[in-house]
Amino acid sequence: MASNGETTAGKRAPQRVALIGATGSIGKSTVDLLVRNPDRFSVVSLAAGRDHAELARLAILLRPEFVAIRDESGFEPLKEALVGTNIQIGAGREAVIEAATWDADLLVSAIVGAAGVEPTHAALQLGRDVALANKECLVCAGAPFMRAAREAGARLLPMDSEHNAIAQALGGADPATIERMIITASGGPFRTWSREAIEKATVAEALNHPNWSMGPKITVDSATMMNKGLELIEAHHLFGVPAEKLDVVVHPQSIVHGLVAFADGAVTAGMAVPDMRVPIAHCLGFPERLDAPTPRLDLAQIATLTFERPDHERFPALALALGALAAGGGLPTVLNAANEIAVEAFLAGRIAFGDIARHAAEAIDIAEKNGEAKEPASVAEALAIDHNVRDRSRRVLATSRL
Ligand SMILES: NC(=O)C1=CN([C@@H]2O[C@H](COP(=O)(O)OP(=O)(O)OC[C@H]3O[C@@H](n4cnc5c(N)ncnc54)[C@H](OP(=O)(O)O)[C@@H]3O)[C@@H](O)[C@H]2O)C=CC1
Ligand SMILES: CC(=O)[C@@H](O)[C@H](O)COP(=O)(O)O
Ligand SMILES: [Mn+2]
Repeated sequence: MASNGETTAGKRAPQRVALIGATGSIGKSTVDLLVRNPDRFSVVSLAAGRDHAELARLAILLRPEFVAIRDESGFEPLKEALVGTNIQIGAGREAVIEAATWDADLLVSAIVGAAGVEPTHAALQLGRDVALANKECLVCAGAPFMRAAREAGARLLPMDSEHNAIAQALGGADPATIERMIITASGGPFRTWSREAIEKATVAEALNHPNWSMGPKITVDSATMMNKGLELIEAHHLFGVPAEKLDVVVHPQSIVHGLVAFADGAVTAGMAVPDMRVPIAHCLGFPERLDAPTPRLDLAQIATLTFERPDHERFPALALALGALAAGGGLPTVLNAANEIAVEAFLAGRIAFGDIARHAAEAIDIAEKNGEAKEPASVAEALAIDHNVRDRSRRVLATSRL
């Protein structure tokens, strides 16, 4: 193959793509774009958590070389579904890492939660380019994670919509030279609700996001606005911008996703309809542009774009995340782990909506008192803090009953 990716016959070889979190919301949107561009992409590996039936369907559609299922009980049904193919199959934690590090040009990292840290980090260490949807990687292990990418010469392409918009709005400018970086928040389903009503919101109400169709964990994070807090921490690490230069503005239409303000007063913004296939297409095509079948933005039809300041009283999770970002050290790791377990408990009907932020605040207090919140020096140290907090949160919330 020639150095520009073209074969000696002049035709460009398909880009080899590994996709972890294939059965989820980002995974399916990614697959939608990949199957529309069969000459451009070849899917070489897939990984998922538990949904062996959907993983098998995707494997038959995409014909990867390797598929991995985290839940070991999914191995036999997956094997049965793929009889007659030459697709290799693995199950368990190591198999997911194998899928992430499979020989590929690009890894799309779309597992939800800190479960994505190990496989994504393993790929970065090999110098693999990574399109990063999973924001928890950077909240749990930001500094060592970014260091691994730098040291291995791996490129991190931001797939989260706000960060992708900002990467585009930067237009090649050095983030160190900018005045402010602003991410927008839809405000979620409870943007106009009273604090008392938010406190008692049901699972169905929290899952009713006004603009985006996403997996359950991030949808609940949007409702608490923890998602925006996690995204500020994500932006801090991705772009190397200090907390004081980062801001959130509530924008209920989710058309403007991220903005960059420069020293001369100019502001550039990344805009698009709220459809994740826009940032996914940007990452897959980069540095070129893919044709994506997304609805086009028609500003005259939308007519009104509005902006508000976030309300930290009604959305204490945002204030909590801002505090963790400012304090640094291991606090973002603690916050992320406690939030994941609290969201799990809320979705299982064991705690109230208002308990999510309360539990995360308590976890931070305990970690500070116990001296457990020191800066993780490595991804392994970050994961040790994560596991410790997770275990404690599970114990604390196990006995909760509404
Ligand atoms: N959805 C969106 O629009 C956006 C999502 N993101 C981020 O992208 C990530 C994915 O979100 P989303 O697609 O909504 O989430 P989903 O819940 O829809 O999908 C999660 C995926 O992760 C897999 N998974 C879960 N646990 C494991 C594990 N231990 N090992 C391997 N695979 C696992 C699931 O597999 P299975 O279903 O088979 O169990 C599924 O494929 C999150 O970090 C989210 O914050 C960022 C911006 C927008
Ligand atoms: C699509 C995406 O990037 C999500 O993170 C989205 O931003 C969630 O919506 P909120 O703005 O309500 O958190
Ligand atoms: Mn986002």
